[in-house]
Amino acid sequence: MYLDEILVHKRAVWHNDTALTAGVPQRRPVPVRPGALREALRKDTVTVIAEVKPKSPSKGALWSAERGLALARDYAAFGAGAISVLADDRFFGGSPALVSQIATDEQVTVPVMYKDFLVDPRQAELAARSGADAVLIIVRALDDAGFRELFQTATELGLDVLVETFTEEEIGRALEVGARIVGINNRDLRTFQVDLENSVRLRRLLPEEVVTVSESGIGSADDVKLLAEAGFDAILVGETLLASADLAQTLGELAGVRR
Ligand SMILES: O=P(O)(O)OC[C@@H](O)[C@@H](O)c1c[nH]c2ccccc12
Repeated sequence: MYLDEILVHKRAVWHNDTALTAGVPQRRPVPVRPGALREALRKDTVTVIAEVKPKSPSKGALWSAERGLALARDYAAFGAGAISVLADDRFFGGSPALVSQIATDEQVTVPVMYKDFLVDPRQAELAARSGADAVLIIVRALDDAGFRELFQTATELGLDVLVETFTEEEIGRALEVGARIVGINNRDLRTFQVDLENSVRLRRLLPEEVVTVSESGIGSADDVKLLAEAGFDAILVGETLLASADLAQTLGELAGVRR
């Protein structure tokens, strides 16, 4: 139960006020851009949200955090429509400071998403201070009241919210709070099993006005074509890019698929 373990840790950190906030300015240094992520995902090709993920519980080390900014610059230069940066340090090797560094960089002009396991509204405030344009909220990590509160806080701060779901029931909860960007994860965060069919199957539960993102386990242009046919606006890709020997080529292939 990896997710449960992560959540126990997150709740303890925020309960004890020991969150890692070094390197994040007290005040947001760049203007908010509400709607920036949503807009970046509605194009005539499937938009790639490229992820800076220094490590993962399933794969171990993937990329050094010190070179995270250089990677983000390459992502932006090679056709990513947005960038997701891990703010979690313990399990994924990122940090709020890493998000801040990337979100405030002048060469990174695409929207940046603060990716963490949100269990406390102060995390949304930290995301806003970091300069990010958007945050991820994982439905499965929260009860209804907590989800609603976090979604509202983030929205009031001017952040776009990518609401991550995994099941039909979670899609219902996402629509109930008024999510306008919904992700469907192909990876079960409890077992780390990946199945793209999860996205294909659940996509039709989402109405046309919702922007849709298929997340995790996407490895080839054929995968992207399958997801384009299922109706996805965007994909969230980490490992395939992090392992690529030719990032320009790999990103070019994934980002060139018409919807
Ligand atoms: O590296 P992948 O398989 O391309 O997946 C990226 C992204 O979807 C995955 O890292 C992710 C999806 N939801 C998350 C929640 C927390 C941490 C990580 C994730």
